[in-house]
Amino acid sequence: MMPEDGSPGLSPQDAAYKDLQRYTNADGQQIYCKYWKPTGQPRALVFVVHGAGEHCCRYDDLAQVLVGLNIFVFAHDHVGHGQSEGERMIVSDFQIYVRDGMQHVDLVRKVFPDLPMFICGHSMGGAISILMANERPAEFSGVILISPLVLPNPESATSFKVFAAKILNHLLPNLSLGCIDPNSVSRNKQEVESYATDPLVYHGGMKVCFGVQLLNATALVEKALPHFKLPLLLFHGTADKLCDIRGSQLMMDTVPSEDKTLKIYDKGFHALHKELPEVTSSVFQEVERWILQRLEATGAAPSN
Ligand SMILES: O=C1N[C@]2(CO1)C[C@H](C(=O)N1CCC(COc3ccc(F)cc3Cl)CC1)C2
Repeated sequence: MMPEDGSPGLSPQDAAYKDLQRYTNADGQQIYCKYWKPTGQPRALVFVVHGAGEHCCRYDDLAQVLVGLNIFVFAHDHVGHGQSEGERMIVSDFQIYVRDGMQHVDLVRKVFPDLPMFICGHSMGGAISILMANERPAEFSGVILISPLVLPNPESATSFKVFAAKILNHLLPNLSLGCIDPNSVSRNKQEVESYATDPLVYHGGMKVCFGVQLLNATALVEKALPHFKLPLLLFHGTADKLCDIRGSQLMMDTVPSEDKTLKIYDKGFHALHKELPEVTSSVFQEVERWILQRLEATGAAPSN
């Protein structure tokens, strides 16, 4: 029962929001936040943007690597995900994820007004990152995308299925399009197991209305690519069955950024940051090197 004074209530996991790090979005929903703070004075900021159905606590390993570089890492659970409020994996307009992302960026900017900020998005979080970077290019020093959603998977989005989804959205918006197969997330069996048993991950079917929002997102992203000028680091696996590698190739070929890198992992599945050890350690190493190079270039304080 919501308290009379309208103070924030309980998370989907029945934790009291007053005890959690959170902010209230423009629709009055509690958004769960997570911060990974370096011991010393931070030299840069990284905003991590998670993908569909998952949550920001899955980025602890990546965040620890960045904290090791004296970088302040921040993230939140998108509305309808993890410990944030909202119906599970449903959003009335994809732009809500972008709006809530910018609100969090503005909150952190108030604390660290002068630090360079990078954004790092995975999968659907990659689409959100591209749209945020295009909305406020001056805010970011660079964008890192791990298997971003740029083009829908050709099987799940044939032109007939796209047409059918748009019609179905008006008739049966809550019809399930099927679940994300945990085995398509990674070749690393421990990571597949941890995804499949994670209570904060949504394991239900993807609703037609959500699929339509994802299709809207890919259309917005494709329109944004010709205007994307920020430094870009892209990763994609050749065996990715959830987000088409051709989307990263299209981005690499289309964006006018002068500083753009695409690293392809042969036989890599979708979550390259949770893949076989040699893949994930390579991804973390590349992220580290890429950020440090760009911090030296901007003359940000050297790590001590
Ligand atoms: O570690 C991780 N990675 C995760 C899970 O856990 C994968 C998930 C994630 O964001 N996507 C994977 C699925 C994909 C489906 O795409 C569609 C489906 C129907 C449709 F009609 C149009 C589209 Cl575009 C969207 C992007 C995040």
